Amino acid sequence: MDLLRPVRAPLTAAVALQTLAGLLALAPLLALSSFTGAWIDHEPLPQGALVVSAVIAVLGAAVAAALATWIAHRADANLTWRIQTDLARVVRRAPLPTVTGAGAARIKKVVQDDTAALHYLVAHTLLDVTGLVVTPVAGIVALLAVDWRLALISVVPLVLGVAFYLRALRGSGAGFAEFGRTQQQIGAAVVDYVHGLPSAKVYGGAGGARERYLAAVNDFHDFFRSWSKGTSTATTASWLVVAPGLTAAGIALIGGIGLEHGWFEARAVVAGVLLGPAVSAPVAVGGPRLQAVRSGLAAATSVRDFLAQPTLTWGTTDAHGPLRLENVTHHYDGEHAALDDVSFTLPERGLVALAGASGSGKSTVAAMLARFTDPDSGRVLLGGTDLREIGEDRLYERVGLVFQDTGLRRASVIDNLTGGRPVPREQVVEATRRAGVHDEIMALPGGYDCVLGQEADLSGGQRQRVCLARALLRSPGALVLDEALSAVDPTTAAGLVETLREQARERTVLVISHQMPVVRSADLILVLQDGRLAGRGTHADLLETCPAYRALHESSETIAGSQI
Ligand SMILES: Nc1ncnc2c1ncn2[C@@H]1O[C@H](COP(=O)(O)OP(=O)(O)OP(=O)(O)O)[C@@H](O)[C@H]1O
Repeated sequence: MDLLRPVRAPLTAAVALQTLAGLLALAPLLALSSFTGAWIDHEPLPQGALVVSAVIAVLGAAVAAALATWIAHRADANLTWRIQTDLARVVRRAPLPTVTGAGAARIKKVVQDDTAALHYLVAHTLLDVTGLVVTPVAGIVALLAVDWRLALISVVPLVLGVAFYLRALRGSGAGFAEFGRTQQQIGAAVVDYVHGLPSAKVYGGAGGARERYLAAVNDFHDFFRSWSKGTSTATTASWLVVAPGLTAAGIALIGGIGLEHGWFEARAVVAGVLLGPAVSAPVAVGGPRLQAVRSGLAAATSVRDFLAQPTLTWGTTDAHGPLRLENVTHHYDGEHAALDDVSFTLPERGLVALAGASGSGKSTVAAMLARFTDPDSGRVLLGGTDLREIGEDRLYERVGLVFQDTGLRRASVIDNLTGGRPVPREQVVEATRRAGVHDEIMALPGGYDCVLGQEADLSGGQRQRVCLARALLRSPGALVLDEALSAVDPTTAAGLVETLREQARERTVLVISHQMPVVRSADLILVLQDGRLAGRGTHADLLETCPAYRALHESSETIAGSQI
């Protein structure tokens, strides 16, 4: 497996050391067996050297096991660092739609769950499994050297334990799948229930969410009861037959009978009683370890697939000039076109509005202009240069973006505004004044040094205006605002539209908005309908020529009328 290749050598060394530890750990049992055998047979007791060797072997086993653990943990630390670094690189360079929204759940799984499963595999499970294999094999070999029949007897609990375990596992694939399904069902139902709590408090009831949550819990309870009922007998039997005390007692009983009939020597029976339990006892913990191996290997595949996904590569050139979409088609799901052969050029100056019903593709246009993802076909150009050829930093110096979901960090206001760059305070204040948020920042504890989310928090509208100030500060050639004033009150929004008009004297300002007063005030309006460009022109032109725009206008009038 490619992912584990860099740590294969240290892991091989760790497994070798763990094998040595497993072998050395049997030395005291062998020494004890030798002493007892000699004592029973009235032979001279073994020399003290045997005791010393056994003690040295025990110490050696401890040192070898400690070394193996240290090497495996070091390998794990290196591997985790490498994987996390690669994951950060891929997440940073992946097309945004694959890592936000539904994609975020996959990232959480890969970054958190899969790397944790890999950690257990590399740092713990591999050595545990080595011990589980080495001890029984060494025990059987040692017993074979003493008496092959006792070796065979000691294998019986092992075989029975494995057989019962396999029986418990029979059909477990479906069981584990159902376990996962019912757990996910509970997760989804509890999230739905908790999200609905505020409206449940106000309006009463929870729209059936509480019932769905309880039904999911009961569903899991019923499934788990019947699953565990079907497997518990076999699982308990598999643990019972390999219990060390039971194995030792069984071998002692058969050995005793054999002694009477002269089948075995007394020292062989002693060896069987001492070593037999070591042969079968590991079965009791073998199942969970094998499960951990399976999860670890599945996690490695999942991480490898994630790292292999295509990422955006950036060019190195710079470009100036108008932004243009040229025959852009884009699908998120491979079937439904979010944008379908869309072409337009934004003027280098002026306020442009992008209008359209929900789902018509407006945010996808913003994502294209910001190069959050590349089109399936067609090109996005800045001054005639494909965005794929432009350096990443260069592009974001030329194109500024403000979103509805602001993405402010848990940092001071000033750091959020400047991204940590040294920017003269006057420039910052000028930008925040233009965005109409300076006074509110000054009212925060610590003003511009106030750490957001820690010392104070901003309202949705204030956050959006801080983001607008952040974009204004960069003074880009084009400014794209995607529902960026949605949380701002109407009076402030009207003031901000004036600011945007002012900005539009020097640059393109593209406003994506559902608010018709904002759209109407634009110099140029582009209308999207089902991913296609349905019209372009001024408000008056479009009312005449574009049915999709007329429908938007009429529905906004109806809503305004119903609010009076
Ligand atoms: N990350 C995504 N994964 C899958 N489909 C998506 C994703 N983002 C958008 N879509 C789909 O693409 C189409 C266009 O979506 P887009 O967000 O661009 O529309 P919009 O006009 O901005 O909508 P709204 O006004 O509601 O924000 C819709 O059908 C939407 O469901």
